[in-house]
This record gives sequence, structure tokens and C-alpha cells, in this order.
Amino acid sequence: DTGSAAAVPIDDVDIAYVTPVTIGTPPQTLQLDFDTGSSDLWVFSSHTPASQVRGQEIYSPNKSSTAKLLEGHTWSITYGDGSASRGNVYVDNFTVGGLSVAQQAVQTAQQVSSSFTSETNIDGLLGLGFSTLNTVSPKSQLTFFDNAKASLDSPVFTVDLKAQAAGTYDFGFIDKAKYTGEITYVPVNTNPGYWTFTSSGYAVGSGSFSSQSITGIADTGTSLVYLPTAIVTAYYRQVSGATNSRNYGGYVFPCSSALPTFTFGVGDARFTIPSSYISYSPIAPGSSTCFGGLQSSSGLGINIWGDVALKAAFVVFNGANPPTIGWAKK
Ligand SMILES: O=C(NC1CCCCC1)N[C@H]1[C@H](O)[C@@H](N2CCCCC2)[C@@H]2OC[C@H]1O2
Repeated sequence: DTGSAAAVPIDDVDIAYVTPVTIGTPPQTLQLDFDTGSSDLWVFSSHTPASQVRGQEIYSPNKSSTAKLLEGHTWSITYGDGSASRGNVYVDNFTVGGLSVAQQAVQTAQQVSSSFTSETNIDGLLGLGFSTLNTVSPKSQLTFFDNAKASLDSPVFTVDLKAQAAGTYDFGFIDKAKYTGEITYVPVNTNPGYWTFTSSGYAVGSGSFSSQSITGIADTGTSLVYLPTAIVTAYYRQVSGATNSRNYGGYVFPCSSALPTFTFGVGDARFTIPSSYISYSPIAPGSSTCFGGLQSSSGLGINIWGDVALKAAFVVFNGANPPTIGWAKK
């Protein structure tokens, strides 16, 4: 089996991407944020209080003839940005881009935090991290990828995110038309459950490449890139008027400032993030102060290669044993 579905930016700065999925019988279509940084599949649902729903599509298990309540199971998750949700669990038929899983655990939200309520284009999340991170209790559940893996032609999924355009999530195959040159594969550390790999270094603009190990996670559910402070300060030293603003919670700069590119290494390969991806967004609509797409990871305890980096590559998440991650130009 294979599957292929679109990854569509939800706004004009690519804060997140959503992918259509169908749940139940007859099929109910929701737009989910595919998140390699977590492993819960949760949806806005008929169990979500109306006061917390602002236009999102909902999943109603009682309208699905194939839905079954997973008795006595609950879930609760808090993400790195402080957003959170919790609820109960059903199993039902679940399809992504033509790829179906019969008994997928679908976590129905009984409570979502305000940032989810206000993100009206996201109807829930589909975790693509390792199932060890799943929060369902008393028995943790498998991700869609783990459930589908055995029936896939190849135990992989690929991520092709684009700036202000629809990209794709492919399952079970590697589409040669989506990348150029070779794919560079590096090992993945599955502890505690992220797609953790080690980059081989970085360069700012046309500067020299600094070879150093940068261990971090490939996270489609995070908008920006978060790296060690030394690297980030080296970058913004090249940006006139840049400052690390406590007020705005990170590096900001005059939108008119020239930005260098940022290059990161994977093995011997080099990937360059265009300046336009790092001039992430005005701090408020129409403002001449812009927020950077590259920020410090010092408060996080983990480095994160989010969408700003993933957009610059074609990435293979190889779920074989042992798992690896592959990066290619496109
Ligand atoms: O919390 C993180 N990442 C952290 C960011 C700060 C530094 C540590 C990692 N990712 C979340 C993301 O922000 C959420 N958000 C919802 C609203 C639209 C934008 C996406 C979405 O829900 C869970 C996941 O995806």
C-alpha cells in the first residue's frame, strides 16, 4: 500500500500545515496538522464544548457506524508552546490520501486550550513521532504510521513542505520526482520518541562552514528553527538592527534589513534556508518590525528543525529497524 496527501499552509506565514483525512462510516473529512514532534492523533469532536469550537470541523463518533469507544481510556497532552488538549478515545476507520487503517485510535477532545480554539484552520493533530510518546492511558495507542507500516510497500513516510504552496506527505514510497541529487541518511535516536538526528554544522550567509554536531529533532509541528544561542547570535550579528527582544519573545529586526541565508549540514550534504524563510513575519500586521524564523533553543533543552528548515528540503522518515532520516535537495 501507499498514500499521498497534500500539506497546505494554513496562513500567509506558513505557521502550520494541514492535511485532509477521513474518519468513520460514512467518511467525515477533517484537516489535521501532521506533527512529527508528537504521537497523539486527536480531533475536535462532538465531545468538544461549543464554547471552544470556532469553525473547526468536528468528528462525531455517534454518526459513524464503525466507531467504537475505547472504554476507560483517556488522554491529555501539553505541547512545547504551552497549548494543550485532553479527552477520550474511539477506534474507527481512518484514511489519509488513499491509505486506510481499520482500527485507528482517534482521540476525541473534551477540552482544548485557547490557542487551538483560535486556530480555526486546524481540526486536530496527527502525531508522526514514535508511539512511545502517545499519552493514552491505561493502554497507549499506536500512531497512524505505526498501524499502517506493515502494509506499506516500504516502511517510510516523506515530507515535502513548501513556502506558501501545497506540498505533500507520502506514505510507503519515495517519489524521485520530488527531489534532486542523492538522499543523505543519518541515524535517528528514538529516545524519548522524537525523530532526533545530528546535523554536521552550519554556515551564516556566504561565511565559512562551521563543522560541529548539532543534535535536534525534525518537527513538522513546529513553525520555526530553534538552535543553540551561539549559532543564533552569530546569525543575527549579520542583520542590522536585530535584537533579542524579551517583549516579543525572540530575535526581531527591521523588516527592511537584509538577511543572510542559513546553511545546515546533514553528513556531507548542505541545505540552505533562503533569507525569505527567516524573515518570518511582522510582529503584528503591517508592522515594520519582523520576527525571525531562526530563534534560540536555550530555554527548550532541545534543538528543533521546524518548518522553516523542512521547507528547504525533501525529508524521508524511515521507519525501518533501525529508523533513519534522509535529507535531499529539491
Ligand atoms: O509546541 C510546539 N512546538 C514548540 C514551539 C516552541 C518551542 C518548542 C516546541 N508545536 C505545537 C504547535 O506550536 C501548535 N500550533 C497550533 C497553532 C498553529 C501553529 C501550531 C500545534 O499543536 C502542537 C504543535 O503543533
